[in-house]
Amino acid sequence: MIRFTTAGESHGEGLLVIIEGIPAGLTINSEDIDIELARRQKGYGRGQRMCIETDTVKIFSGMRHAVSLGSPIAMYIANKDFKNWTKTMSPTSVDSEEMPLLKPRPGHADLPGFMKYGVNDFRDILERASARETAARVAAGAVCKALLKEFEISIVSYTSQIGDVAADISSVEEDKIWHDTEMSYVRCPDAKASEKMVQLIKKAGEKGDTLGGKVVVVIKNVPPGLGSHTQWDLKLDGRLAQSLISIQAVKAVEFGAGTKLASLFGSLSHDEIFYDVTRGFYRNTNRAGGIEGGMSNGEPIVVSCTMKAIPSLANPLHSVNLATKETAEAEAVRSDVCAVPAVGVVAEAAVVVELAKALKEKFGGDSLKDMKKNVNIYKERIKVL
Ligand SMILES: Cc1cc2nc3c(=O)[nH]c(=O)nc-3n(C[C@H](O)[C@H](O)[C@H](O)COP(=O)(O)O)c2cc1C
Ligand SMILES: C=C(O[C@@H]1CC(C(=O)O)=C[C@@H](OP(=O)(O)O)[C@H]1O)C(=O)O
Repeated sequence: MIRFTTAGESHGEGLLVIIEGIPAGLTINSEDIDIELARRQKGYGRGQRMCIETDTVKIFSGMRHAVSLGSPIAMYIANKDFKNWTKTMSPTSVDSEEMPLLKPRPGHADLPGFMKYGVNDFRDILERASARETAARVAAGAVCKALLKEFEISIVSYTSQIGDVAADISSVEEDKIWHDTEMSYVRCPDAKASEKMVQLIKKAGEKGDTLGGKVVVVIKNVPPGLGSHTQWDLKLDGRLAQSLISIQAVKAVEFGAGTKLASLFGSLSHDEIFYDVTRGFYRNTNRAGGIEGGMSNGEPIVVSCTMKAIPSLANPLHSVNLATKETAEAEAVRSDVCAVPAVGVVAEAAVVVELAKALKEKFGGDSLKDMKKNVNIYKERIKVL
């Protein structure tokens, strides 16, 4: 089974990720992982921290000469900012003169974590709750991307909304969406909307406020039959939703037409089925977003994620001092104004890990060669259906 786990605090020494179950024989270039890490750091609206970090990966197990061995792949991403936090974040020294954080930010993990763990300083909570951890997820995702590429499965994401500015991608050439580098620095392929998004983020920052929005992830060439209808926790949509909604600040996940389906008649909700000798089964619409009955149906998987506005506001919200119980303004800490463009990259990682997992479940194989053989046999079988 493909699975991964991460470790590391936001201002600690660095992040660790171990991914298991990647078949042997897969070429993985660490430069490709670094490209993904750099993509996650970009985007208008990010705070000062992104000027400090230049994320790069150090692979220290599971590979030999840039090829996977089938054993756990362990990776490390250093926190450059650690040098500014050595005392505060020392894992061993008890010598700290830091003032405890006691004025919880509504929307962050501060208050529930403070109550749950009985800590005296909610830094003990925020350090791990922080979305710094998503760098580790992106590294794991980059490994799975390399695997999916072997099966010609491709993935892209873009920003579809920031605040009340929504993109209109109906007039954007498909190529532009698939060439991430051509997107603006809010990672939105609609040039007009991008400009408005930038202005909105700028305005929010000036007011000490923050913003959220929406990203869309599209995955092409997924073989039909990944995931299963037979058990609740095997359903592909459920599995993707769990991995996406676990991304910090993601509050909703929609497949295909998503929440719009609530208001549509059945005649306009589903994707009618056609058959052609060369194409096989196909659809002219994709309201289901490529998943029916918890299984991929061969159409592109289209999933969108809604991110709430960042909880740390420079113009802080009402809160309570946890020590005195007196009214207080929430802690105003260094923060992003908007991180929606980054969430697109993190969401890609979440999706590819889950798809790689489902692909390996269906086709097995300890080595890439065996897996490819099995995929080819399956593809031949469904071709003659
Ligand atoms: C890429 C990314 C960057 C983020 N940056 C910040 C930030 O700078 N400040 C902040 O308060 N929250 C930030 N968040 C959101 C918090 O991590 C998140 O709201 C918090 O962990 C609580 O989790 P929840 O919103 O899922 O309930 C960021 C989230 C992501 C995905
Ligand atoms: C470090 C990252 O994001 C961080 C996520 C985050 C939060 O509360 O989630 C708070 C900010 O951290 P800091 O307080 O150090 O500025 C972001 O910069 C990153 O994405 O690599």
